[in-house]
Amino acid sequence: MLTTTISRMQSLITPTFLFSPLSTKATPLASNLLYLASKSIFFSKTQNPISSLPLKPIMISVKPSDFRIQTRCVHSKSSRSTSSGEIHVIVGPMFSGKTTTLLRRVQAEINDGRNVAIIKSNKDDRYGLDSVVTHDGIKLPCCAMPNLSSFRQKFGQDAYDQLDVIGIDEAQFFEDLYDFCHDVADHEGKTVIVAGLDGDYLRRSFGSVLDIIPLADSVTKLSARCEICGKRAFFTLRKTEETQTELIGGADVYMPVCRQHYVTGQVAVEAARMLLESQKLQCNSCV
Ligand SMILES: Nc1ncnc2c1ncn2[C@@H]1O[C@H](COP(=O)(O)OP(=O)(O)O)[C@@H](O)[C@H]1O
Ligand SMILES: Cc1cn([C@H]2C[C@H](O)[C@@H](COP(=O)(O)O)O2)c(=O)[nH]c1=O
Ligand SMILES: [Zn+2]
Repeated sequence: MLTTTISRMQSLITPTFLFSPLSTKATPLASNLLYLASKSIFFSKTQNPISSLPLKPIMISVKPSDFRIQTRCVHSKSSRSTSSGEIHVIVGPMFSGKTTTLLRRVQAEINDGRNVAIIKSNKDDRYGLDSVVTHDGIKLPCCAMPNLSSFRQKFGQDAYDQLDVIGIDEAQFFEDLYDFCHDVADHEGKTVIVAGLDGDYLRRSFGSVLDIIPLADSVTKLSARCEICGKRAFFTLRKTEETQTELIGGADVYMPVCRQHYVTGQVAVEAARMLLESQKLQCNSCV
């Protein structure tokens, strides 16, 4: 069942799903497909519930000559004009299911007939830039952006105006998160669903994620399983000696841990780091 779901989800970003129901044939240009995958991320209501994804990007029409796109949502029950915006924040350590939860909520919005787009930071290129991917391999098309303020222009004003819901993954990497959420929810009446790390590997506030909590309608803090003892894990331990705040990586670099194993783990990593440093110093003095 899971394998079927994942393989169905994976087929989402293959060219077959990027063919336009409005045009009689698909564009043969790979560049068009890439453009579509990263630029025109509308989803329609699907017949299937979340348990049997996929979501289906719809109504994308490409003119290969000028790369312009038209988007239309047949199922749209847009409520932008009648309702105010909302902000929902999903936080937790790595591997706690933030992206999974974001995709589930996006699916629920689609089932409700709303137009949705997903944005992620282009800093996280682990799985390519045209999809949001969970640690379980479930993925959906997205726009990868250096910042949020340029999303409207990249997406296209007309398409942007039709959006009811914007999902943001890896929110800790967006410096303009606060202003974007503020504008979109307060002034444009859209719903923003934000997923990101509340803390970095040293448990310091990460980016602007905590700053938007006073703006939020709801905040969900998720936990993972401690990789050492299996208890609930609220923290992310970095297993390597690198000290920069931003360091893209997965299970090769990070592990979710409980409080006890965060503390003991940090001591071990710090000891290893000091040992490495002293060995480097010895090496340098030999030369
Ligand atoms: N140490 C781990 N390494 C790889 N995958 C993990 C690990 N721990 C949990 N997972 C899987 O990752 C899933 C959560 O993935 P995801 O939604 O991408 O989390 P997040 O966005 O919070 O990092 C869990 O349901 C679990 O199956
Ligand atoms: C703790 C921590 C994480 N990161 C990076 C590592 C990953 O690329 C992302 C988090 O991904 P996920 O969807 O939450 O699994 O952030 C970092 O740069 N610095 C850190 O301290
Ligand atoms: Zn533990």
